[in-house]
Amino acid sequence: MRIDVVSIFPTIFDALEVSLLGKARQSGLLDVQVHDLRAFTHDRHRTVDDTPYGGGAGMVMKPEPWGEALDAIVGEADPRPVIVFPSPAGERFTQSIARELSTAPHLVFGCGRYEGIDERVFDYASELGDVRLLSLGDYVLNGGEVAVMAMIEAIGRLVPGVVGNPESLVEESHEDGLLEYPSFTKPATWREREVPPVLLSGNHGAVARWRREQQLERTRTRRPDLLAD
Ligand SMILES: COC(=O)c1ccnc(N)c1
Repeated sequence: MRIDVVSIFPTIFDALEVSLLGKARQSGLLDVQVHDLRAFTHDRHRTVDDTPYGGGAGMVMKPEPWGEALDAIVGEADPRPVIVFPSPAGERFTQSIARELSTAPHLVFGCGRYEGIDERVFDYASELGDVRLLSLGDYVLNGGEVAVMAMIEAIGRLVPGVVGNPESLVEESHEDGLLEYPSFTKPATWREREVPPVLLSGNHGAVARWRREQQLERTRTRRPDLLAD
């Protein structure tokens, strides 16, 4: 999978070199290229923003640098990429969207800053790829970079070969629409707190039933919305 990221703070993505995704990049499973939006400006101050038409506080990201950046990244020969713009005004990013995007051959992420990106950029981008505005939740960040880091990790770890044991991806929160069950490891008693006896019983059927009950109970109490669908 090829991943391109456009940002005015490209060094933030140096963090992707650490852990699993770093190994996946070295092994060629993930080809991640980060681009500085200012490389697509042509004035002395490398300007990427300007005041909003219609007035209002803050600054809006200019369309020209974005147009040139997207043109440079999405070559003619490209398979049509998915172009993701993280936004609090986007559809909710979920595990099922992460799984869907983990099968895309080419993802492009555009990190907005300031009060956002000129709306015409999203329209132009839809000529080059399938545009998705995606939100991590109902809150606002200063920029899209942290959201893109989270999305790349959530998507990248689902790419076959990135996570050593694919079995470990199956019983995770949200994979089956429920929250995951609680986990325990040695010692059996810790600070007078014991591991649930069923987990020490060796009765695999009873363990599976207990875990399912725990998933349902946790989801009922913490995320009843997941059961409403
Ligand atoms: C600038 O981007 C954001 O503020 C943002 C992006 C994705 N999800 C959010 N909840 C916020």
